[in-house]
Amino acid sequence: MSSVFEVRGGNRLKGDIIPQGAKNEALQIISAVLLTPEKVVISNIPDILDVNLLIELLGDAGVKINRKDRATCEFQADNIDSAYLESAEFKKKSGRLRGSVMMAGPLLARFGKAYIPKPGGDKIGRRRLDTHVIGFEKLGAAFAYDNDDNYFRLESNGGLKGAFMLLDEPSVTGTANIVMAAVLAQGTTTIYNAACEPYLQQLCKMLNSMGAKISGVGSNMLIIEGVSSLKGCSHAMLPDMIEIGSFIGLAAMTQSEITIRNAGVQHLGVIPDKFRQLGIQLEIRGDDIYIPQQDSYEIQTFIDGSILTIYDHPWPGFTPDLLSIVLVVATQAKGSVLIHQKMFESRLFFVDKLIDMGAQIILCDPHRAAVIGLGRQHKLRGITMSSPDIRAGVALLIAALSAEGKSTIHNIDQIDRGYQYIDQRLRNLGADIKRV
Ligand SMILES: CC(=O)N[C@H]1[C@@H](OP(=O)(O)OP(=O)(O)OC[C@H]2O[C@@H](n3ccc(=O)[nH]c3=O)[C@H](O)[C@@H]2O)O[C@H](CO)[C@@H](O)[C@@H]1O
Ligand SMILES: C=C(OP(=O)(O)O)C(=O)O
Repeated sequence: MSSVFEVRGGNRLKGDIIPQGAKNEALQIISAVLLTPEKVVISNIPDILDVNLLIELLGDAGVKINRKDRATCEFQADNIDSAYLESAEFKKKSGRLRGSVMMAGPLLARFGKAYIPKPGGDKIGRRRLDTHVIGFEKLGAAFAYDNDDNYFRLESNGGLKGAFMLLDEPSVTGTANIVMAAVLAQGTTTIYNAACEPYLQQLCKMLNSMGAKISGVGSNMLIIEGVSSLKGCSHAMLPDMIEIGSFIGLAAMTQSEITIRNAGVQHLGVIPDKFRQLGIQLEIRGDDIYIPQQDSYEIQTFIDGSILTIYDHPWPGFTPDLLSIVLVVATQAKGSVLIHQKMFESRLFFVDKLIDMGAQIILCDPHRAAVIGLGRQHKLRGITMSSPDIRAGVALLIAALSAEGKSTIHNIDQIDRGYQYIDQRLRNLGADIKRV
């Protein structure tokens, strides 16, 4: 696959789009197949780089993979090759995505040892693993850290034992990892300050269907009674809420009429309301989201008339993964908004490209950007740019689709990491985009 998109902006798009299965759910669910020697069938799998790489890693580690079609796969982890998990190849490959870190919880629970190479994923600031490792330690695992290689070695000689833990922060992948270790520990584990994203809710639902005993699902206190083994199951992924938010932003920015089909609307939390705060009209029709064609949209103020701030917060707050999209959409709104990215310190630097395109943005510091909407007084102009991370990449793609003239976007592997067949699906809506 080539790694450049060429986009000619200005087309109004029209039609229906179906969201892919959720990337960040898939990375948890696919790691969980390591918890049982029985068959697990997973459906609505997104066909994206990160997920395909995780499936490949599991296959390399000895999991039998039977990919029935691109969206459905049967896994059976009945013969794991533990030597591979210590190999240089595993370290290298798993370092290419963040999700690989979640193989550790299941491996530790089932085989008493695990290795966590420095995980990959977006370079959007420091991304520590303390929550994961301290959680495993509380369950009775010992860890050693190889400073040269950035490598954690975990061992639980006497088996894992349930414990109470108050997490330092509600880490999404950290909570998933600890839950997957605790389901097979002896006794009861209580995880307080747990992350509770729909991804986690889905993981717990899947684990319970495998015979785990998890209560408190959807809250920040999970209580897990350990069991001695888990059985196989079938699980279907939810629609990807980050893709859905990206499509809402795309419709508004390009003045397009789009229906997002089967959006899983009861799992979207505050996402629709955040876009409404930007003045975007959207209608929930059953499980679809209809976005009418809008010539303009006006950012709301707070009740006292002060400038709106949109910031990220652990679920059920607004996900940090949609702040770049909200930011780009605000550049063509009427009014102003302060975007405050609290969690990551390097996720807003892409705004320099939007400024080059003609947007009015003041980057106040690495965490905050003030956007003064152009109100469609003039269009953004196409430029050549490079995608720094997955969500900034899509934000730039949305900007390019709304801009005057041609844009070239390099490093689109960053987009392919999380958005399935994005060029083809956007072309179906009438976008002028090609891979060159
Ligand atoms: C593969 C995957 O699922 N990746 C997601 C996951 O990453 P991941 O699980 O790696 O992210 P974490 O939830 O651990 O934390 C993300 C960052 O936010 C900081 N932090 C976290 C919680 C908190 O209350 N305060 C705080 O500042 C952490 O220090 C870290 O820098 O969750 C992130 C936060 O939703 C998302 O951006 C990623 O897309
Ligand atoms: C930051 C993200 O992904 P990852 O954690 O895989 O880098 C994301 O999905 O927005």
